[in-house]
Amino acid sequence: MNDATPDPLTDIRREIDRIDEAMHRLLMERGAVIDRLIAIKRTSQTGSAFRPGREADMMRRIADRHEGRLPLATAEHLWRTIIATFTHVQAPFTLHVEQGPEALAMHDLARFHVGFDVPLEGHAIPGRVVEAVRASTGDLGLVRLEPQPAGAWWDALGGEGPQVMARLPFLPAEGHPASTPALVIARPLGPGSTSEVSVWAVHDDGDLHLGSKVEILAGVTRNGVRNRLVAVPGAEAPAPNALPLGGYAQPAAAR
Ligand SMILES: O=C(O)C(=O)C[C@]1(C(=O)O)C=C[C@@H](O)C=C1
Repeated sequence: MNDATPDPLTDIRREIDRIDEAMHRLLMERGAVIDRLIAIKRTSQTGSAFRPGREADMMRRIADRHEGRLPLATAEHLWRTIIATFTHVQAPFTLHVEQGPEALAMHDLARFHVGFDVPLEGHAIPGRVVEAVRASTGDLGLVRLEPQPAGAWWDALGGEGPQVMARLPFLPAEGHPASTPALVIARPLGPGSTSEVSVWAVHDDGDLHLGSKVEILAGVTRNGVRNRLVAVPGAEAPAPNALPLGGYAQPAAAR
């Protein structure tokens, strides 16, 4: 090939460089916009910049427009990393991760969602995650959704303390690289943080029938008392004695 012959590979690489530069410049521009957001959001009031409802809208839009060769999970991971990094830029936080029997999968789940700028702290049991979030100003927690755990860790949620804020995976798909079911917990995030699905603790002696819309996330029975962590669309209590423990945006249907 002499100098006059166009080289298609060079042309394509030039195109890739143009796209990479545009993406990098846009990310830097995003950083400048976040600087303006910090000034108006007053995150210092709650200690956390995390807004799970907003993130759910953003992830849904990514999933809706996604097409082509790039796997959706890669786009999801890139944006989760961008969003978590900018959350951390606004107000530094640690992600407390339950690392019991599925420690490696939980570590993957955490890194998939927050990248590497957010520090992780591992805890052997879910109760320790809840304690660590309670003792912090704006830390988040990640607890694996085990249907029959050793103890009712959710008893420590609710009130002014940590609550359920998000459910993972949010964009489930066959072969997804971070598909361990888990709940994200945080201390209350202030007004305006409504959720599509509410989460409750329901105690009964074994014969309470919950409606068909109620999903049992986990349950423990001790001394004849059944203690179930349940989720229900909307905000209405699933049973008269149900205790509110937060809520989350409805994850997408599996692709
Ligand atoms: O929209 C906000 O409130 C933001 O703080 C911005 C942003 C983002 O980077 O897009 C970061 C954190 C929130 O969880 C949601 C979104």
